[in-house]
Amino acid sequence: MALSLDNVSIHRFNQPLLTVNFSVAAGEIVCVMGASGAGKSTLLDAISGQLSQPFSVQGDITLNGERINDIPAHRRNIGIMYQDALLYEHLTVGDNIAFALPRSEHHALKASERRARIVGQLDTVGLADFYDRAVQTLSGGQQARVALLRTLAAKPAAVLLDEPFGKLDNTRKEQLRPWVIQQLADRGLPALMVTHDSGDAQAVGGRIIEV
Ligand SMILES: Nc1ncnc2c1ncn2[C@@H]1O[C@H](COP(=O)(O)OP(=O)(O)OP(=O)(O)O)[C@@H](O)[C@H]1O
Repeated sequence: MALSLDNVSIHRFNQPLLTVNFSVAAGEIVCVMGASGAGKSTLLDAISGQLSQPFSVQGDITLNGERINDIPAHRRNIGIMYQDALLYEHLTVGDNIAFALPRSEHHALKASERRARIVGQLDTVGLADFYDRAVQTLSGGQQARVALLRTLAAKPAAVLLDEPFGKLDNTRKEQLRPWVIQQLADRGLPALMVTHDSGDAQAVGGRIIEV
């Protein structure tokens, strides 16, 4: 599995904003760094299919050999994790994850099996007892872990992370980084991480794309 960007250029009001050329292999995490306003978040929007006026994109965005430029966002199968975890505040922790399961899996499992599977996933991040907790009662680090579990529950073909640790203090950040890196590596997914933090890039230890 791989994500490729071939001569991908993004325009804003028909003026060039950035051009990139790179691929992310299965299990690889590539960091995207650059000045504020350089277009990093816009690049992620282009990949996930959420680009809107005044932006436009040219070139080829390919996921596992398929050009996805013209595929609507909800069918691209790309997982996104933002710095604002954007969990559904009216749902419990467990229901946030259950909601993200692919439809086929959601229907194939009895409610009790679904719950057991999600509790198992929560257990891997030390949150086994949190299924029924309201998400507002979680700390920032706990919310970030739930957010990544939710992103991965959807079985994405690639993952985009936009400043995933931006809201965390240094201690939490340092606890969470290796876990996130391991989760992505374990699943063999191509991942792109936008970050301002050279500590993130160091922890990932892979290629850095400057925009
Ligand atoms: N809706 C919009 N209309 C016009 N210009 C926009 C719009 N949204 C963003 N921009 C501009 O497009 C450029 C790229 O924005 P983007 O958010 O992608 O930058 P970034 O590199 O992610 O920045 P940061 O590191 O500060 O988050 C910026 O100059 C921004 O001001």
